Amino acid sequence: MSFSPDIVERLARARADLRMGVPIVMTGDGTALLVLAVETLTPARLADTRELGGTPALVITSRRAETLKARAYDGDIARIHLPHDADIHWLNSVANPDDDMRAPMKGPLASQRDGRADLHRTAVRLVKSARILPSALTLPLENAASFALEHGLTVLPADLAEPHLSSTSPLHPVVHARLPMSLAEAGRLHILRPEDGAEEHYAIEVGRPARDKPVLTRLHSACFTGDVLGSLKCDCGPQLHAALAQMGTEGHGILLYLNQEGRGIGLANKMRAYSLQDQGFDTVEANHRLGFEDDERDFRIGANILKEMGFSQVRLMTNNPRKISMMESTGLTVTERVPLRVGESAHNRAYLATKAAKSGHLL
Ligand SMILES: Nc1nc2c(ncn2[C@@H]2O[C@H](COP(=O)(O)OP(=O)(O)OP(=O)(O)O)[C@@H](O)[C@H]2O)c(=O)[nH]1
Ligand SMILES: [Zn+2]
Repeated sequence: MSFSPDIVERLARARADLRMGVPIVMTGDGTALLVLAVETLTPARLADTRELGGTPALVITSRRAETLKARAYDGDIARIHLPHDADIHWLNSVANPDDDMRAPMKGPLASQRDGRADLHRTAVRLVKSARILPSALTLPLENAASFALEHGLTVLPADLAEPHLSSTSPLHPVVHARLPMSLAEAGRLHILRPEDGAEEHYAIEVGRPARDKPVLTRLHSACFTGDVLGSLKCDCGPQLHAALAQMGTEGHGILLYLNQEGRGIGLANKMRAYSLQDQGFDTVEANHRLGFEDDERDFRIGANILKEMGFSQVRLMTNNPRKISMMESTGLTVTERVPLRVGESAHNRAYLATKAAKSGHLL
């Protein structure tokens, strides 16, 4: 029978559960963990987790641990013993840098290494992939299968889930239709849907570019604040419009609008980063304080869409050398880099300087 969800579908469920605050059960290495996302944890669920007995561990990324000066590293994660008197506010203050400046000390953060590092690592990676704060409360479980059944919880075998956390889900065309735009009248919008239940991505085809020639291409990452609201803090809106305008003038092009808001951390986390930037941290420092890497985007998505549409050579509109190297590593040929320097303002001068200094952008 094909009714049961497969591992990719279970992963999608697990992400949705964690975003809502519902715990999941993760199995592996002959053991099992109850996993709760700190951002969506409620006092009732924290109390019930304690009631189960055993030793809960708070798992954060090593980026967040560096900020907290918590010496509890195991490679890219850190595991912290949950103090007996720790309440929901304490857990939040470890996960969320919001009040780091006001209250930098969270008390002594004791390490808790109990041999489940691989499961803990998968747990925090899963929470991160749900675009919430990358921090998980975990508790070893006995009789995990019956516990999950009793409480209706999603069970996720970590070893099966792990490869899907680092791979790109196949995308399939859903529909396309004509869309005349002020900057590029001969437009057509294609919707692409991934198999893993994550966000859809869009391809805007201008004209009918030849599939056997280099196509003028823009890989644009969603920026609600810049693209829609005209934010002056970044250069995204002007880049989007300049790319479409050039495609309109040349008569052909492909603009991929990838729903990777905030370099892949989601809009809520990007706003947390903006709040930290108002405290004086730059883009990269703000991401690290939240527990993220500099850039969490997966550019392979863009390459896959281009191949799916039949292209193999691109003239890429970007200032980001990582986009070029990624395209080439997936077998697409970048015949030319078309610089896209627009939208500099007094508000984004520091942002652009950080892009050049820390992210290697060619500005
Ligand atoms: N995390 C985070 N993301 C940001 C910030 N400002 C803009 N973004 C996001 O950054 C993405 C755009 O990336 P950029 O680094 O501006 O440019 P790029 O795509 O790497 O390079 P170009 O092709 O040259 O534009 C969008 O998803 C924005 O939402 C910020 O301060 N923090
Ligand atoms: Zn932006």
